[in-house]
Formats: sequence, structure tokens, C-alpha cells
Amino acid sequence: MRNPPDIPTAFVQQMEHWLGSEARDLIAALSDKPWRGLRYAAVARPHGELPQSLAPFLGDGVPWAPDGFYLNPGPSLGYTVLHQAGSFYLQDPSAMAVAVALDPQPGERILDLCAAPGGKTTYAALLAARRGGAQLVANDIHRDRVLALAENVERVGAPCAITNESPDALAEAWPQAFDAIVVDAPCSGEGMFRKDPAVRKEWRPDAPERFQALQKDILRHALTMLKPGGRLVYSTCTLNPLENEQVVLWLLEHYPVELEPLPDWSEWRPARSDWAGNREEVRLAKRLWPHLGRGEGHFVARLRLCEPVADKPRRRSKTATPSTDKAWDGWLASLVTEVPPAWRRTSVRKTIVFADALGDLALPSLRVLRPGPPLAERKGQVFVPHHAASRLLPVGFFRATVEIDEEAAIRYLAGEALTAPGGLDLEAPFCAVAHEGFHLGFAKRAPGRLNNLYPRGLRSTRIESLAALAGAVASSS
Ligand SMILES: C[S@@+](CC[C@H](N)C(=O)[O-])C[C@H]1O[C@@H](n2cnc3c(N)ncnc32)[C@H](O)[C@@H]1O
Repeated sequence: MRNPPDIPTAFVQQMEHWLGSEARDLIAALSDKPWRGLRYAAVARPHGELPQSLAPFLGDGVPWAPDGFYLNPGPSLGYTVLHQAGSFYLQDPSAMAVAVALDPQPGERILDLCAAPGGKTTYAALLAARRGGAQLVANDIHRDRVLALAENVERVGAPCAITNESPDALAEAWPQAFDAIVVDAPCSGEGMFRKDPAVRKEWRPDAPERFQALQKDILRHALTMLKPGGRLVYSTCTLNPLENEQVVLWLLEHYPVELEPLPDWSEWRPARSDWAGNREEVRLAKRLWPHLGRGEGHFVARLRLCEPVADKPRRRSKTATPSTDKAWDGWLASLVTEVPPAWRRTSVRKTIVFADALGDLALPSLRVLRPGPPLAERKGQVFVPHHAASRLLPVGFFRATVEIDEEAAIRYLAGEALTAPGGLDLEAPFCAVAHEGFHLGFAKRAPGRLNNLYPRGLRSTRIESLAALAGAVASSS
């Protein structure tokens, strides 16, 4: 058999060991183009739909993710107004299954332990919002990756707290604290071979074994943070059974957990019990194989913890009390028509006012990047709205909003001032700026114009018009 260029020979041999002659089909499929996907993402409008202007880019719906679509071949949509506005998230179709497996329930306390750059967190936040909301904490151990996580979480308006900790530090702080935990584990990434040449290049024959040790270590800590009866969703984007079925087998053999059935997703296959000591229940976990389904390689298992693993539940720490700051309350009233209760329980760090999403999980020992979504910056006695706050509410909830067309939005995202339209509420010093019903950020009233408050660090002159990109799709098809 001829291997596709730069697929490691040792990987082919390992797959031949597990799959026998079927390995030929898998390796051949790795020469195909990867499947790209996109899903609806705006958490503030959880029942909304993708804007019509995206229609030329969308192929079939993703069978296992009600919000997902395959993308037609063509240019990336990452530098478009609607992407910057958080209306959609570019995500591999197979990866969408993880939040669907998590199935957030109303009012749950959920931890995404390996969350960066935020694909699963942001989808979990959307699904939770649809059910009336949950308390969501997203963590990643790596400082640079956690910043990307914060940017994505803010872009789509997911109201979660973000920590930057190791699993063992969190386990010590939060025993039996969560109703559900996602471990989308660091892995050898074999499912990403088709998509990312760097992953193929970095892969080593001992990678599955090394990652298995790390995955067990992360899971050990994750389980201590689950309440009895809580759910653990374990997922990887790799193919090797060492990191998938055999990790699940290890969990079943060492912890009071049981596997739960997942929805009946077409194109996904049962995990292989013959790779897990013939434990029949392992088949309840699922795999997407690149040669058998429309997506990149992925593995998902959902387990329930039957008895607690940690000795005792955590000690509760103090929660933020609702604001008694008259200046803050007055300012909020000038900004929004109806103040969300979460915006009155704040946590102030340096000059930034955050909605407190950590509640009694807050502990001084933890590295917290964001205790919740940033709402405003305090400058002396005045407040300036943080652009992330615009994403937390649907259009119509700020006292003043200007809806702009794509051309004006491209200029706004590049940092230009806007012309002030007539008819704005003159009492409101700040107004939200929206495009196609999705907030982009804020502007401040000035004589005859609106000064641009879109953060300098996010401004870009690379944003392209969807109409121009749709032309490229048409010519490539
Ligand atoms: C597969 S990625 C997560 C992708 C993410 N869930 C998403 O959907 O965008 C695995 C993550 O695990 C993190 N990680 C690596 N080593 C870790 C460790 N020892 N403990 C916790 N997380 C770790 C990495 O920084 C990486 O962001």
C-alpha cells in the first residue's frame, strides 16, 4: 500500500496492528480533504439562526449537531464581520459532538477542564443557554492558549469564568463541586492528520503511550471534582485505542463509574470492546473514523460517577453579594433597559468590573483569568462599557443601538468612527453597534459622530465582505 505523503510509517503500522486490512481504507482516506464545519454560536440569542448571508457557504447540516453545517470548499470565513460578531464558530464537525454528549441541564455547574481554544466550551454555553443557563467554568493549563480561549468566549458571549490552572490544583480546590465535567484531553492528534501537517510532523511512535499517561492523570483529578451522580465526558481527537477504549477501560476498572449511552449519531461507530478487555459496555462510547464518516477522527465517551471519589465536598467560599454601589447601578440603568441580575453581582479586578460567574468557587489560591464576563472599565468615577458586554445581550436590550451595514461594520472593526444617525436616545452616553442583529461592540456619543470603542487589540483591516467571498466559493465549485 502507498501511504499519503508524510503520514508516519510507524502510525500506519500501528493502525494495521489494530485494524488489519481495514487500515488500508483509513490511510487512503487520510489523503482526502478534511471536512470543515461551522455552527451557530451567539449565546445571547440561543434560539437564533445563522444569518441568510452565510447560505452560499453552507453545505449539509451536521447530522449529530443541530447547529452545525458542513462548509462548501472555498475561503475561510474567519475574517468576516459575522465571525467577529460571534454569530458563528468555525469548528470541525466531529468536535461538535462533545457538547451534544455533555447535554447541559438547567442550573448545572459545569467544568471544561482542557478548554482552549474554546470550541466545546462555547457550544456547551450555547446549549446551556437554550435550557435557561448553567454555571460554566472553562480552564486551560497553558497561559497562551487560555488567552485565545478568553477571546473566543467573549466573541460569542459565553458568560463563563476562566481559570488557568493545573488539574491537580483545581482538584484540591474543588472536590465534588461539579455536576458535569468535560475532559477533551491533550492527545496524539491522529484524527487531525488530514487537517494539520504540523500534527503529522510532531507525531512520534510512543505518542499514544505518553498521552495515555497524561490523560489518566487529568482524569484522576477530574473525577475528584465530580459530585456523586455527575457526568464525565471524555473525548480525544485521536485514533489509537491506547488513548480511547483503553483509557475508558482503565476508568471502569479503577473508579466507581459506568458508561452511559450517547445519542444515536449516524456515521459514528461504537467504540471497540475487543480493544478493551471485551467489556461489552465500552461499545457505548463512540468513534468517528475518517474513512467511515464525514468528519475528522474523534472519540467520545460519557460516564456517570456512582459514588464520590473525593473524601468530602469542598468548603464553600464567600460569594459576591449584589452590588450596593450606587454609581454602578446608575450607570447600568443608563446603558440597558433591563439590568440582568448577573450584572449586579460583580467582581472588580484592577479597573475592570466582571460579572461574577465563579460564585462560591472563588478561592484566592487559584489563577483566575476572568471571574466571569468583563462588563466595564472604571475610569475614576465613570464607567466605559467593555466590548464583551455587548455580546452578552441580544439586540434591543441596550438603550441605544445603531444597526450598520457590512461596509460600515468593516470600517468599525478597523477602528473608524461612525456617523451618528438621528433618533438615538439622547440620554444614553454609549450605544451598542450591531450588524444583522448581532452586536459588534460599543460607540460613544460625540458631536455629530460616534467614537469607536472596539478594542485596539481586536481591530483588523483584514475583514472581507461576504459577497466577495461568496464569489470565490462560486468560482471554486
Ligand atoms: C484537545 S485540546 C482542547 C481543545 C478544546 N477543548 C476545544 O474544543 O477547543 C487539549 C487541551 O489540553 C490542554 N492541556 C495540555 N496538557 C494539559 C494538562 N496536563 N492538564 C490540563 N490540560 C492540559 C492543552 O493546553 C489543550 O488546550
